[in-house]
Amino acid sequence: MTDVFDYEDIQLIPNKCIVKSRSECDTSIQFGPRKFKLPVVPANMQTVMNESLAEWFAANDYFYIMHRFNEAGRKPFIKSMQDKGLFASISVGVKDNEYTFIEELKAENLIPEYITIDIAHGHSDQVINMIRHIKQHLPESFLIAGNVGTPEAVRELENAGADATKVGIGPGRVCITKIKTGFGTGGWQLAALKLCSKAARKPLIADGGIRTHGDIAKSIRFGASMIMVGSLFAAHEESPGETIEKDGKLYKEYFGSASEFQKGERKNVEGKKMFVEHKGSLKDTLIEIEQDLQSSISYAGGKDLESIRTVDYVVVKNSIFNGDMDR
Ligand SMILES: NC(=O)C1=CN([C@@H]2O[C@H](COP(=O)(O)OP(=O)(O)OC[C@H]3O[C@@H](n4cnc5c(N)ncnc54)[C@H](OP(=O)(O)O)[C@@H]3O)[C@@H](O)[C@H]2O)C=CC1
Ligand SMILES: Nc1nc2c(ncn2[C@@H]2O[C@H](COP(=O)(O)O)[C@@H](O)[C@H]2O)c(=O)[nH]1
Repeated sequence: MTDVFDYEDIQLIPNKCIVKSRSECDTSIQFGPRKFKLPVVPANMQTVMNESLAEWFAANDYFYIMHRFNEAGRKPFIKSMQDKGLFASISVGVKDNEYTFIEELKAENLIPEYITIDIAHGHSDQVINMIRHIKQHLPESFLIAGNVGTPEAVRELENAGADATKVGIGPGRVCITKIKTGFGTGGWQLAALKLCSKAARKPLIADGGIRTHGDIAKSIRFGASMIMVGSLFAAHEESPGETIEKDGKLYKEYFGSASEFQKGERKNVEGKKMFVEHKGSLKDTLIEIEQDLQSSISYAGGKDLESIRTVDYVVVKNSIFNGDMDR
């Protein structure tokens, strides 16, 4: 049995600062074939990402992953992004029609730079078969597979050909997997990431449970190359989703990809819907994340993200605050 802890249980220990200004600290990351300004990617969910945001993210050197819930829109999306000289990053599932979709992309020479296999339980033959199929037909695409929560799963998906794996089963803000099934990494996501990073030979994406900007630095410390963020990116001016007004305040909807709202039926529901207070401009949040991460790097005693990976830490069980207290 491993040590069990989560984001709120950990504090990173500062090292001597070597920069004169936090602006000297470089938050960029090479992820697959491209370099991005931040090691952070919005969740591939319908209330977090859409086509116009994808275009803005790509044009401004941020990583994005388009969701897979407008199946017919994916080919035109790839074409339109690439016609504009931007990278295409799409999601796929594992059902039979997705095999045909991959073959059609190859036949039509529509090669996305990034493909993400987006499944709740990624440690499965269905995902392994899809990894092999994609690698056979679109070997140039950088392939992310998930989600998983164990080192064995990371190893198997990497061995099948995944270029990166996504870690996180059930830690998400609108996730009810833990309650409905009793399984997952909810409540110990950071420890699960640490375990997975021992097995990983390729990049890991930490997915779910990020409640504060400091959690991004903690994810990097425990092995993530990229961090997927849902609720923190939802409910901005630019975010997709319905806006409502209540008691003079604006809120925007954020719902799970396995919620009844997404599925249109009450079958295998493992997600819920909530309204999140309107947060203003997403661009301002991205700038704040960059500044906070620059500050993290300076506390780590370095000039780039690598310096965070080796800092010491302490386990301060429940002594900061529980990020989910406002649920
Ligand atoms: N990260 C997380 O913690 C979670 C994320 N999600 C998100 O919700 C969306 C829907 O996910 P998902 O339901 O996987 O996608 P799909 O509904 O596309 O299911 C994918 C395939 O896997 C099968 N499947 C799904 N779950 C299991 C399981 N536990 N055991 C065996 N087979 C399974 C499905 O069949 P069948 O439906 O017939 O079982 C289907 O054939 C995705 O975007 C996913 O990322 C959902 C839950 C957890
Ligand atoms: N169990 C479920 N997990 C879901 C669902 N929809 C999305 N997700 C996962 O959550 C993260 C985002 O987490 P957050 O804490 O940053 O809000 C997302 O990337 C998915 O992995 C769902 O319906 N059920």
